[in-house]
Amino acid sequence: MDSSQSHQRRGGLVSLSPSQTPRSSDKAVRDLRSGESNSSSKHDKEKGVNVQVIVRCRPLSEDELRLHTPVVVSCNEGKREVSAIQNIANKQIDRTFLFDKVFGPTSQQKHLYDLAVSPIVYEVLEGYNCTIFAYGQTGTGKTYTMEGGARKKNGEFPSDAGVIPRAVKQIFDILEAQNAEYSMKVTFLELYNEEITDLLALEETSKFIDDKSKKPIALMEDGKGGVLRTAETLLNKQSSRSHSIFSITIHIKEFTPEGEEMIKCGKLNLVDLAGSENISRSGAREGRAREAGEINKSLLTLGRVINALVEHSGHVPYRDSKLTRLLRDSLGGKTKTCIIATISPSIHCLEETLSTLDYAHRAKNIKNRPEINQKMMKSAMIKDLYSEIDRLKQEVYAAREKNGIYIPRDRYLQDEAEKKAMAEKIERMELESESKDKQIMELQELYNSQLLLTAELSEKLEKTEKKLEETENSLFDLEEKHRQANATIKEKEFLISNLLKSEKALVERAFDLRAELENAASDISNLFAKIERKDKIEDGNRVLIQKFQSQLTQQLEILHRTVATSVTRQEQQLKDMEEDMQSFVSTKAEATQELRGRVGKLKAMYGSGIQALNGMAKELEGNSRSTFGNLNSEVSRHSHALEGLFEGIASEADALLNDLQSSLHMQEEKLAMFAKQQHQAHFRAVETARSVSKITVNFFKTLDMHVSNLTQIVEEAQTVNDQKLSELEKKFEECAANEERQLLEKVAELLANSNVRKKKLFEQGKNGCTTVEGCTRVLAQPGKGNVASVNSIVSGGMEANQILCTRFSSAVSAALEDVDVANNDLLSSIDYSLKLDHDACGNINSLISPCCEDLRELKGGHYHKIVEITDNTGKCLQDEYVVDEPSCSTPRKRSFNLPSVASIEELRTPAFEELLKSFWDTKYAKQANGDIKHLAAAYEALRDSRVPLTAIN
Ligand SMILES: Nc1ncnc2c1ncn2[C@@H]1O[C@H](COP(=O)(O)OP(=O)(O)OP(=O)(O)O)[C@@H](O)[C@H]1O
Repeated sequence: MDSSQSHQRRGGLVSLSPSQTPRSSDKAVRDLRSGESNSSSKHDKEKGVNVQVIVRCRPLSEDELRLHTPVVVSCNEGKREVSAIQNIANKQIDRTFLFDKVFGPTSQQKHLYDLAVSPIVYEVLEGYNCTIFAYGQTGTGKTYTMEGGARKKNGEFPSDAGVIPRAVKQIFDILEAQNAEYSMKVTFLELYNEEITDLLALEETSKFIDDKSKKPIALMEDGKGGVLRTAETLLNKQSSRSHSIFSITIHIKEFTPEGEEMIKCGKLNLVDLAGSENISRSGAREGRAREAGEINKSLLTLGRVINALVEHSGHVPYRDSKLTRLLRDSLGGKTKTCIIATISPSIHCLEETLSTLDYAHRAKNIKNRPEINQKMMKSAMIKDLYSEIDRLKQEVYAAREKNGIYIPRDRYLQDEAEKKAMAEKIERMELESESKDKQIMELQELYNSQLLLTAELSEKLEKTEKKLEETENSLFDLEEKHRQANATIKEKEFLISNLLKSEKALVERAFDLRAELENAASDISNLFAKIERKDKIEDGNRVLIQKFQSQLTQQLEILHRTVATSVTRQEQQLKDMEEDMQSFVSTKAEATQELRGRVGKLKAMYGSGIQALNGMAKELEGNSRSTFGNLNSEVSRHSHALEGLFEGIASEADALLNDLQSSLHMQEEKLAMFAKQQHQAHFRAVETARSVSKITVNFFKTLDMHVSNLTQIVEEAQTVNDQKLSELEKKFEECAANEERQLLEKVAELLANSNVRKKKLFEQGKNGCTTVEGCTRVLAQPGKGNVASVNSIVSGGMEANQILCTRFSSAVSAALEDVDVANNDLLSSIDYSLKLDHDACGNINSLISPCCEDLRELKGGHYHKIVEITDNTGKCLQDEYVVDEPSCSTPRKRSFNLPSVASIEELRTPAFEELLKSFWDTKYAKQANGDIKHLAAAYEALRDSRVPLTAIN
């Protein structure tokens, strides 16, 4: 039915060496592909190769551009992706498809050819059968892709030439370049309404086949002397509804290594399918049911075949359409297949575009098992050809000679009908046989796979046996291990039992702990309750503190009042003390006056004693004068020495008396001075006490808190006073003792001197009598008669002297007795004075002690000032207090500093009270339990504004 045009290289079959087997111009690529195909052909055969699917999107046509038709398709050649933008219910949905290759609107024919078709041509030349389908909606560029846009001009190859001319050219180029011996057969069929038309057939022949007029096929020479046969493309009005199949079959002569000629065969089918939209709608209108149906038949069958192949269903309906019958081998057979799906970017074609993309994407899953065509021995081929020629010759001969069989037309028609029925039957049977063959093949494959499986199984069995052996060994080992493990298990069981015991114990412990925990929890809850209570107590404490604060204020006020009262009492007491001191001083002055009187008396007494002595001495003088006058009258001439002697005695007695008098005078002065000193000392003591009282008063006036200072000062004053008094007492005693001693010594000395002098005088008097005797003797010498009278005078004198001496001694002893009495009086008066002093001291003590008591009472309850630091001016810089808390059984001491606080009044400022209040409210105060030290620090911070209160907290 189809005619074919074949070409053999001029010069007939030329022998080629093996090295001259066809080589491509692009050797590397071809070698690679060849290598790939050699190594992978077996693999391809076994596992199958997917149909390669390429998508090509055409650019917008001029009309579409003019109408600004929106583009809804985008191509990413690098990622091999095509995305179609769809708007469903105002929602934009992108659908992206992945393919083996993607060519966008700007892709050129050459680019597509080089990348997608050229490798296939190489494979055809390797001996594969390859098919390229162009599938897509009408007007998307199937024909443009397969055939191209323009004609060849002046032998030049146009840039928009399609796949067919480029493939033919490439094949010729390669074979010519290789100087190969080959033959090429080309067929170009059109399938329209399930009827095949040979587009290359001569008009007469085609007339026989079909009524349609066909244009003659022109034979054109290519540039290298080969014949490129091209047909006028019969792009009729039905082109969109017809399928065209351009087939190139190439036979290439090769040599085996043994030098035997072999024929290698490859076939390339280039199929331009009808518009895919025809599947659904194209021909179904306007009474063109058959056309549409037939077109649909081929396309639908193609779709079903693809589905069957993709889904691996048992029956593939190749025979349901002529297209699928013709291209059967290209779909799921031994052929390498490529589908070029063409699409339009226009929004108007979106539905068809998506359908095409779905279809093409589905076709990607078709698997072929490409096989290189068996190379035929040249002799066998020649034989086949000869037998073909013979058959054809016989047919020609029978036709020429008309020696065939002639039968009536009806019979012929009947035979034809039978023949047709037979043919259909045969076809059915063929189909059945084909399916059977396929089943057999499948069974064979199953058998083969079973064989393989068996081999694998036996191999596995062998391995398993080996493994079994190993397993037995390992089992033995395992048994051993098992035994050991049993022992270990027993040990572990023992351990476990122990563990269980301990666990039990632990559980018990846990229970205990739990109970404890529960207790603890209850404790905690109790604690929480306590904390709550504590909070309440703290609140109460806060209230108490506030109360305490107010009480403190009251206490301070009371203290202030107490101090004020104490001060007045002190003042009163000091006044009393002063009065007492004054009375003491006056008493002392009286005592001193009395002492003075006594001393005066003593003086008078001494004076009278001395006068008595003087009188006695005068009497003695008179006596002596009378005696010695008598004696002088007697011994007038000899009495000058005696007279002088008496004068000397008188002068000495005068001097002695004068000495005694001056000594008494001095003693009197000293006593007066002593009394004065004592008075001054007492006055000073009074002054000191007064100043102390003044200081105390001032102190109490200025600083209530410094009462203790007064105590100290008073104590100091007391000590000083005591010391001074004791010193005074001591001094007084010493002075008195000294004076007394000196006085006594002086008196004793005077008396002794007086006695000595008297004795001396007496002795001298006696000696004078001797002298008188001597004088008498001297006088007697001239007048011996007077000696007796002198002697009598002298003895008279001596007797008188004796009397005088006796009288003098009695006077002296009387004087000494008087002195003793006076001394005793003096001592008693001194004792009295001392007693008065003691009484005065006692009075002072009695006056001071209540004051001290008051002070102690004052200080005992609350504050002890323990340190006071003052500056040069006496200003208080820092005080430290110790606070007794009378409420505590053991008084707790707290110390705090109140820098530069002059008085409690100064401390009790509103700011300080505010601070105090806020301080009590702070957390820190709770922690510090109201430590006044921190209070003071807080006060200091507040005052200096250096540290914020929170920092102290
Ligand atoms: N890639 C392309 N580049 C430039 N123009 C193109 C391209 N593809 C198609 N065209 C143009 O689009 C028009 C329609 O193309 P074509 O006839 O090849 O479509 P078709 O799919 O074969 O249609 P039908 O199914 O009706 O035969 C032509 O004018 C063609 O030149």
